[in-house]
Amino acid sequence: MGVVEHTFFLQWFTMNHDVQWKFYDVGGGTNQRATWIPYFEDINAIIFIAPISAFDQVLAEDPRVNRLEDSFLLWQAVVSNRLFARVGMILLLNKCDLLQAKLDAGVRFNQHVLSYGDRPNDYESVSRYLSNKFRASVRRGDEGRTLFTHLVALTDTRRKIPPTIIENVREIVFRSYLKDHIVTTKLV
Ligand SMILES: Nc1nc2c(ncn2[C@@H]2O[C@H](COP(=O)(O)OP(=O)(O)OP(=O)(O)O)[C@@H](O)[C@H]2O)c(=O)[nH]1
Repeated sequence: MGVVEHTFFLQWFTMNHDVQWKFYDVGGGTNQRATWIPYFEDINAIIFIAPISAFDQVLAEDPRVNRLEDSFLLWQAVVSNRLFARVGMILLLNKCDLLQAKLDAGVRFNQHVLSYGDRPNDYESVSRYLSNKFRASVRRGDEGRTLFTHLVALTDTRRKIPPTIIENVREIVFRSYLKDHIVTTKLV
């Protein structure tokens, strides 16, 4: 609920001093989304967290809407928004532990996601399918954009949260810095 701001001081590549990083954690609920706009100005990266175990659940605020479908449509809206044309994306496909548990317990993914068809109902196949589906939205819109994707279980302390997420943000900021500051000289 609401927006929470986090400030960190992290090293910037080989510099000897730390730089300030600001993260804004915006609430994902449908009634929260209108509050995001002021936080979208001048951002470098978006970390988008999609709960992929929610394929058989509906939104608390609207029981007619499937939760995974809602996340997917929101992701499509974010990646196709021209405001974010130069913003790097880190996509965290979260709650993999719960996805695996549901599939292992025999919940059929294709009964909720019809486009999945006759593919196997196991974690590897379902997570690969979802990863490709989410990534394909970006490819159609903007081939030059930086996109990192991770399958994660953010609250499961037995699984490691990829330390690469911070590295991904650093790389996105660095690439956008290079784009802004490198002048290409054309020889005539
Ligand atoms: N098992 C499991 N539970 C998770 C995972 N990630 C989040 N949760 C749980 O899911 C619930 C919702 O987590 P939040 O972090 O509040 O979700 P949120 O996306 O920030 O919620 P909004 O701010 O409303 O979008 C909490 O009970 C978390 O502990 C995960 O990877 N695995």
